[in-house]
Amino acid sequence: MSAPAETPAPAFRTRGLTKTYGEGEAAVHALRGVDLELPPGELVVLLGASGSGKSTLLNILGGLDRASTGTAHFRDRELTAMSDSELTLYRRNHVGFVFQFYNLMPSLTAEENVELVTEIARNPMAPGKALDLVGLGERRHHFPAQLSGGEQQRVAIARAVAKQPDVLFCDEPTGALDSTTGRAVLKVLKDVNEALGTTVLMVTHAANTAAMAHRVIRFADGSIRTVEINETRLMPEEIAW
Ligand SMILES: Nc1ncnc2c1ncn2[C@@H]1O[C@H](COP(=O)(O)OP(=O)(O)OP(=O)(O)O)[C@@H](O)[C@H]1O
Repeated sequence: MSAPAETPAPAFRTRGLTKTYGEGEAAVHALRGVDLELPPGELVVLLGASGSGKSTLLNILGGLDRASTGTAHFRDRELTAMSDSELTLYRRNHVGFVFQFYNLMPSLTAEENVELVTEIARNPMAPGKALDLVGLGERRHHFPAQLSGGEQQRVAIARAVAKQPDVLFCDEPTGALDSTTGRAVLKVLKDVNEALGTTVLMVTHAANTAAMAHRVIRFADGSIRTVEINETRLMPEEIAW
């Protein structure tokens, strides 16, 4: 007899999550009560108009910002109850970030940029292996100025992935890239999700990107409007731009 299928514990769970910036008449309600459950190992795309709260949610789940009210858990650990030093350890040990702008050190090679992270990580992969994973193993000795925008973003992804995080948070990772280069970066994110089982949460304005996700969350005005699960997914190279 086969064992009953178990529902995996969620990677993230939020209840009534709010975030207000400022006070009184100047208050901005960036999140207005977000209830969310995300299983581990998925590639999730967050869509929504500018200012709808996507980055705010990403930053709270990534331990970069704090909620105003409500709870957020990573696995069984409550992020919203952590001290600053606990959040620092959470970010260091569990989380990788990729932003629109690559934030590479211009005076360091691709490999040295990745090493900056692996030197302080708990369970890093070799920097060369991380660069191989993003297809840049042969360019490891190049400086950022000698790489295209898409290649620099792939170095940034290698840097985020090299510490073998459980979760990769990506905020507009293709925002500064042309369509061909953007697709190549999306393919790298999909490869990371599949090869390493890393949960990937990606905020984007590129709505077509939703077709490659397992799950698509649409935001409006600080709340989740819809959550869809894709029965079939497109390959990044099939995505219209
Ligand atoms: N540090 C801050 N101080 C004050 N207001 C902020 C701050 N960060 C975000 N906001 C406001 O909170 C709201 C939500 O912002 P957020 O960046 O989460 O939206 P977004 O959906 O990610 O937008 P975009 O797609 O433009 O990045 C916006 O009105 C924004 O101006």
